[in-house]
Amino acid sequence: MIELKDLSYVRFGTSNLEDAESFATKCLGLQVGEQSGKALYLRSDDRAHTLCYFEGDPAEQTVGFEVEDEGKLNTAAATLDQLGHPVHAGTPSECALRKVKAFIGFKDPTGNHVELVVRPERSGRRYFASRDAGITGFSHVGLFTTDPMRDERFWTQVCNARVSDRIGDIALMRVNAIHHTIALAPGPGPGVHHVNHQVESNDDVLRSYYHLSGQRVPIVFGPGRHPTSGARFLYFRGPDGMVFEYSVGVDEIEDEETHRPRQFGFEPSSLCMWGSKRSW
Ligand SMILES: O=C/C=C/C(C(=O)O)=C(/O)C(=O)O
Ligand SMILES: [Fe+2]
Repeated sequence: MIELKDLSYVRFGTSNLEDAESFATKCLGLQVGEQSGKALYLRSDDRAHTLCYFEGDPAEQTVGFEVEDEGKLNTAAATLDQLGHPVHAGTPSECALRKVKAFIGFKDPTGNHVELVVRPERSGRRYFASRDAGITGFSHVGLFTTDPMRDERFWTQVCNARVSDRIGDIALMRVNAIHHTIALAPGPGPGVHHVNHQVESNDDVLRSYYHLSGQRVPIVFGPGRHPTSGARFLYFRGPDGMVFEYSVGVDEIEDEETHRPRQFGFEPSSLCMWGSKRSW
């Protein structure tokens, strides 16, 4: 079984790095860790980066997960290979671009580009952004799925994800105590559905609602509250149409042994308990 420890990063191609930087710093509230020619490394916590924009096709979207060590990485490569997922071992220059010791790349059954990484670089400096959005960390990603049940099996049987809750057949899955690190979302093909950062308080969610509205950032869902994780949320659109989410108060699963996923109906009240309607 492939043991995912944590979410490490997302990497997005973009045709306009300047716009991406402006959004990431002035709207989203990330800190530029490094800008090196064709790539922009953005920080949201103690790590050297958790989001990288690079000059390229916006359809190039990758999610990186941390695994324990190189031994586990090699075992994961063998498992994936055996199951028929072609595996690419990161070259030294590709590792340098990702600020990791080693990584492998592969596609999940929908075709989402996933990387497993070892020893992602931390920064000696604390995260300090010029816009105070109240971000406390990079928390989860939504991944498109063309077959929710097949992909749930991949993430929970080949990898160590556990289902915390389901909305219809859509699984919210955890890899540690946090309610979910991976959310599957039905779609016509692969891609990142949304990127979540946690913020400190309800005030931060509402402050951002007004701030982003003032910056003419399209708000696509919220402010609202998810009945699943209990989190208060706001979703908005960034560069190349990518959706970002702030949320606060996401549940932790207290008892791994006894937790049973709850089943919610596939209907609006399962997405927001306050009545906010999703417009994407
Ligand atoms: O639409 C359902 C979303 C659920 C949650 C949650 O329970 O927190 C998410 O964050 C999400 O998948 O975006
Ligand atoms: Fe989310």
